Amino acid sequence: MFKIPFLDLPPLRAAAGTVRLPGSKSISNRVLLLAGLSEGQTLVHDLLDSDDTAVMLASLKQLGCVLEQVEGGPLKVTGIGAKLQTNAAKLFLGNAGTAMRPLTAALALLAATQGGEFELSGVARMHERPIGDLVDALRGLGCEVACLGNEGYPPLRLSGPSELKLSEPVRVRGDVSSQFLTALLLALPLVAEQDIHIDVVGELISKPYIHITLELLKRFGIEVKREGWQRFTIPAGSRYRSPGEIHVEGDASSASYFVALGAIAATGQPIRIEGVGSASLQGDVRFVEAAEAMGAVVRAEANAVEVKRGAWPLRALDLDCNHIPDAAMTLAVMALYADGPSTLRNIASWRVKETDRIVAMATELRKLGAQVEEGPDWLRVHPLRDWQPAAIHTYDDHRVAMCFSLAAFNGLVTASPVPVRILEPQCVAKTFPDYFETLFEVVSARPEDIPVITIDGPTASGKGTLADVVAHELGYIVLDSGALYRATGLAARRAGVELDEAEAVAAIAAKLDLHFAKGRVWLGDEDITDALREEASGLAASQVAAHAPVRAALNQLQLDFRCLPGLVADGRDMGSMVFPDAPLKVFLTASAATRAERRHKQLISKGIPANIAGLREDLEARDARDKGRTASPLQAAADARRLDNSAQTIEESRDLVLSWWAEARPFKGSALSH
Ligand SMILES: O=C(O)C1=C[C@@H](OP(=O)(O)O)[C@@H](O)[C@H](O)C1
Ligand SMILES: C=C(OP(=O)(O)O)C(=O)O
Repeated sequence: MFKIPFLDLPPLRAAAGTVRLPGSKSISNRVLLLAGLSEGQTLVHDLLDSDDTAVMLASLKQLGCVLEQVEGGPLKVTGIGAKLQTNAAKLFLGNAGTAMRPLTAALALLAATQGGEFELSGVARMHERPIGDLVDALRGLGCEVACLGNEGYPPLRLSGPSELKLSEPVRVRGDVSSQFLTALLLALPLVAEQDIHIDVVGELISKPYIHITLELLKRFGIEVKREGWQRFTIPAGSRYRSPGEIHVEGDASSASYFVALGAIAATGQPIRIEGVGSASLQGDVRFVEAAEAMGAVVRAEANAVEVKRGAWPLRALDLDCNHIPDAAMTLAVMALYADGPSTLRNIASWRVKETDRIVAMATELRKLGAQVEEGPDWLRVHPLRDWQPAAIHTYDDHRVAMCFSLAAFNGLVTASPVPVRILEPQCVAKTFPDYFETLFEVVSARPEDIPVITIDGPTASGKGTLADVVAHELGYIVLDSGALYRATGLAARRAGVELDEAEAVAAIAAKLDLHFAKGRVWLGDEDITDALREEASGLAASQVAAHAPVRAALNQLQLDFRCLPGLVADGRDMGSMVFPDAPLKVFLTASAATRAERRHKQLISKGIPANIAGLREDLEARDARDKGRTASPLQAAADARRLDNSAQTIEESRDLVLSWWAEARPFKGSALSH
């Protein structure tokens, strides 16, 4: 996950490849609650691991469910068998509607019948999301529900015992959120001594989510009778019966970003999305129909879909989106690539989700330059040709972050492509923590559009540390080019090749089987990270780096590190030779005395004896050799910014480089400006 203040997406050009979706949020949280209320064990396969499921899991644990993660396998949930194990708990439910609403209903009924006091709260936004219709229904049933802040909103206190009135139908409004009806359907089997009727008041929205609820209840042994979308009956004697084992489908709402990606940018091979398909329980699979209407070519299998670009530009769309409220946000960004204005209708529920999504989408689309009109329950987006670089505020809404990543394909419709900045990208953790990593696996950009920051300088100037911290802040990849030379020296010595035999060493460099993973460096199967840090490796690197054929052999390897979302390359000639087009080049220096001191500290801390005067002599000799060599001598690129960090902390150097980077980017104003 990118836990950084902002993530810049360079202009993207194409998409192809396979995506394996994370588990469905809606199914995961329903299954967890049903398994938690059942007697005995349920093995849950492919559960979503995200913020929304984490709060459900933590709550179930507090309520006495036993949760055991089978290593690399399913989660084993031992339920409470509809019997309270504790009669008091304070549960924190973040911003998960699928946890807050169903747990409210379940605990209100359990408190009423078995006694207890439960407090349910969430993040600030959760306390602005309505729950009044569910509270009214529960109070109508005889439950004691107190709104601890504003009436009709969490936090809530549920207490009991109290007498339930189950002979009359339970009435619940369905026009603000379907989750209130879902909550009652999931919880009322707890008290179904007699048939319980639920009557929906007003037009029910988001109906496909009720289908998910009914299907999952069925798998837990409860057959609800449905008359249209108006009346639901839970038969007398209903009891939760664990199916023993259950598989969670991939998330169909999460699939929408990749379906869109296929429609926009898969011009060769399709995007293959695994985990949902035509056999899915989730209503959001019908997003593919909207994408097809816009021109996508879709091939659906039971549990996968493949999507390619068809019509281009996309065809404008006018659609009632009530059945796909979450995935419909994706259409709003696709509309930028259409041949006319697109209108999304019947989306009033957007106003009470993670943020007011109608306002959020309109505001952020306008930042890109788009013309947008909005009404109480609709949004119209016009196609965009004159794109502006924009920092997209994400309002702690995972879907805003995910759908705006699609704006990075603007280079397909304009000759002046712009990067897109996604502020606070970690908000995707609500349902898809690795969204951006997954995206980067299936999209590509032109190398020259992928930003590179080069940090060159003499030995022990702190290049590596500075490169690491700068890359960390930006979510970029690091190229430690020195490691390539060190590894070449090491590999040459192991192969018995003399380090002054330029051509023989170059042949080794060309075949170097080197890879970097999780901060370690591997040569073939061997972890050589520590060996590379030895003084001898540094000296060998300096020797082999003097050979022009070695440098040529390593050049392509270095260029290959220019990967999404960007690169920080440290070395001696990163700015001057390898990445001459880097938009920011830093030449880092420190006095010989400071560098000798740092190297001395480093060695001593590793328990390696060292002498400052000797180290300084070595350093100066190495500087002379690096500067004096004919192949890429150590020198600052003409357009490099010089940074002497002798008297600076690493944080000061990092902040200075980041401020230079901000100047080099097209996003004006502060990083967090909205
Ligand atoms: O029941 C569910 O799993 C959901 C129902 C929908 O909410 P509304 O019924 O409030 O539209 C949807 O937006 C939400 O992400 C998940
Ligand atoms: C509306 C959403 O979430 P919640 O389950 O919190 O309602 C969503 O995921 O888009």
